[in-house]
Amino acid sequence: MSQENVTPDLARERSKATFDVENLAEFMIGGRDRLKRKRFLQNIAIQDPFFKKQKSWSFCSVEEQYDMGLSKSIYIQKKLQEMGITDMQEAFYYRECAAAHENSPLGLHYAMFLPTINKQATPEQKKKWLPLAENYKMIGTYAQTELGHGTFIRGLETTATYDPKTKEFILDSPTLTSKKYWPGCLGKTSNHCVVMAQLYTQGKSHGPHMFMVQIRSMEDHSVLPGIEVGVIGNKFGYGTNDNGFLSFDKLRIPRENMLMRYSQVHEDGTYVKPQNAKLAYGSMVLIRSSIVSDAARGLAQACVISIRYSAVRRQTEAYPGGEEPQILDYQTQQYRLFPLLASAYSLQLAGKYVFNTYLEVNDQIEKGNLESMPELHALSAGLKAFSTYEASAGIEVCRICCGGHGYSQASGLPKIYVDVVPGCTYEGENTVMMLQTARYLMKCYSRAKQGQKLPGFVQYIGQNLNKKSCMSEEVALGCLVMAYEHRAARLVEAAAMRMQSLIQGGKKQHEAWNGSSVQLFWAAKAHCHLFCVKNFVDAIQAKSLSSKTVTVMKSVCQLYGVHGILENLGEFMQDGFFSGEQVGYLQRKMLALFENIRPNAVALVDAFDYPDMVLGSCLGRYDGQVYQALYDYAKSAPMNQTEIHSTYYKHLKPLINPETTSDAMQFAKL
Ligand SMILES: CCC/C=C/C(=O)SCCNC(=O)CCNC(=O)[C@H](O)C(C)(C)COP(=O)([O-])OP(=O)([O-])OC[C@H]1O[C@@H](n2cnc3c(N)ncnc32)[C@H](O)[C@@H]1OP(=O)([O-])[O-]
Ligand SMILES: Cc1cc2nc3c(=O)[nH]c(=O)nc-3n(C[C@H](O)[C@H](O)[C@H](O)COP(=O)(O)OP(=O)(O)OC[C@H]3O[C@@H](n4cnc5c(N)ncnc54)[C@H](O)[C@@H]3O)c2cc1C
Repeated sequence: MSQENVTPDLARERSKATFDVENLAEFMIGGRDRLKRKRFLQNIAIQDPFFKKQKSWSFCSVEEQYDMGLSKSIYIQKKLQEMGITDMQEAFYYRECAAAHENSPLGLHYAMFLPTINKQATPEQKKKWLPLAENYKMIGTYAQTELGHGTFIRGLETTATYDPKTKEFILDSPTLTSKKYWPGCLGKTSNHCVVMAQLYTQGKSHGPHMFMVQIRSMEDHSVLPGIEVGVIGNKFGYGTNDNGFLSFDKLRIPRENMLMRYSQVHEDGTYVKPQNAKLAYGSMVLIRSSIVSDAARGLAQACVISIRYSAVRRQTEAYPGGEEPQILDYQTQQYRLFPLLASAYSLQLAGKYVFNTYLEVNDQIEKGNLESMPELHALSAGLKAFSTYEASAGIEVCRICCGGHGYSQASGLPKIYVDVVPGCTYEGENTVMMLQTARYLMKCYSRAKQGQKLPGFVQYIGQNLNKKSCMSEEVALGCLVMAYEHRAARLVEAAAMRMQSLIQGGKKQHEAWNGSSVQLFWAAKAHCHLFCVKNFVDAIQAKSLSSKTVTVMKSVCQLYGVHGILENLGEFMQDGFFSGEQVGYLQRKMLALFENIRPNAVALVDAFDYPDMVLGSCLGRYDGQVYQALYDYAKSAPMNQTEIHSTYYKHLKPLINPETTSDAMQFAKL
């Protein structure tokens, strides 16, 4: 990044760093070559006049955002083709820079439609659809959620009834609540979609299955007969994406359009069930596994913005007549921002782990070995929920830490927030996902009680709970991990005990589940938190990190662990695991860690290696020239392009001069 024009405050911050930023940046991305390649690809976007001439996203109406989103996405796609980039990670680096936090109207096509064909279609189906989809003749999405049901997939109402006479499925939306509602890129962009519908054949229902459905003409994009489709209207964010509704009026599609890799309907209507019904949920598991990194990136970017800004912003003389300190020197600012910085590192590392696990398990599934599916489901569902919640709440804190300017779109923070926060809902509502993880933990608990060996990341379950913490003034990483293990093990047991006592008291299984669900949620959250702490501790043992970097990252990791305990103290203290004295160690350690991290705070956010174009923020600029940038942003606002705004003639003039009238005044007289 260019050192030109960097403000003295930021230049001094960088010169104080005690570790090599490049060493940490290489580690976080996975090596020097990858970092170089990322920078190369992102520089292409940064230099490209096409992106430079785009109007600021924040000054666009929703329709303009969609228009801009589509034109950018198509341009990006063509550029990727021109550059011969097929690797998903490389394409991501380029896209991340070219259209940062602008949810692409083609996003569902490459994130869900293509992967679903790849994973759920037969070789013949792939041969037919993939060339068309890869070349954007077929543009598709994933249409599962309905007006009435999102979470409960088995409750979906869209039907696909097989007619052996014509060898067709009849797709139908029998009720208002059966209309598909929310799928991205559906309202105006897609001409196809994978539709999740209840399969009926030979008079029997077989649950939700996937069907390839053409909804628009590939010649002129007109909506095909038997289909009603449109956008769902404005949302909290996602202006670039045409999330849509869709319904079918007894639409007939060929039998071959059922995605038949795992389950089949023969010509005569005979149903062949899959090896495991949950294989049909594979696309959701893929996306959940990648959302953890998405959320972590959003939080990391918010930390870059708020920490750089806090190093530039000065406020309130420390003593009468004294210099105004950088707001980053206020302990309360550090208390809000440094734990989030630590959390951003932890979640990025967790994101890497879960995605690699997805790839490994997926490899096994491809070979027909489904043994690890439950673990992957529990890990990806829980971490998706934990990470999106932590990141969304954290981004909002970062925004508030920027004072008034944080509220401006110029800060870039609102755009990041509205892009990350729907991750709490899509691909499985967070509480529901936590409860899926809890379901797995309950099974593990009963297996542990029967003396069975558990897989690696749940081996702590069922451990002896009559222990005391080994925590001393020094706050060793090992003692932190032990504390998180104890808390998770205790909460898993408490949830299991509660379930058991409700059942023994005469409640039915589902009543006992609901009556224990708050405790089950706590247990799952504690489990995910433990995972993040332990994974962080393990990750910083990497050989590629220099000793100076390890020293700094050890402090960051300690802060992550210590802060998490202090924020959830009741759960760690309820059974007397920690003494009051030990809590004192932790409190003092947290404050000491703030001082420890302070000289490296800017270097630590630099190591995330986000160019200004990704941040899209006047406050988070690498050069720290925030005031000029804010002023330029204000000057560029469309409302500043005329001296007198048209509303003066419509409304103000008649108010100031009552001889003239306006619509509003007329209305008031009535
Ligand atoms: C880019 C953004 C675009 C957004 C796109 C979208 O949002 S698209 C829309 C996204 N929409 C959503 O994400 C909707 C969220 N909803 C769901 O995913 C499901 O309805 C559910 C998981 C909540 C329940 O499912 P259910 O009622 O069918 O199941 P059940 O509770 O009866 O449990 C039966 C057993 O199955 C197990 N099992 C479940 N899933 C998996 C799996 N993937 N793998 C392996 N296993 C799995 C479960 O643990 C249990 O095991 P046990 O204990 O018996 O051994
Ligand atoms: C931006 C965005 C993009 C989306 N894109 C797509 C897409 O491309 N394709 C698609 O098919 N869908 C998409 N969706 C829909 C999304 O997947 C669903 O909204 C999501 O799965 C949640 O389902 P729901 O809306 O039915 O929530 P609900 O299930 O109605 O949740 C409402 C509340 O009820 C609670 N609740 C529900 N069930 C339980 C339970 N069993 N136990 C305890 N509490 C429960 C939840 O915790 C929540 O608090 C998108 C949604 C958004 C916001």
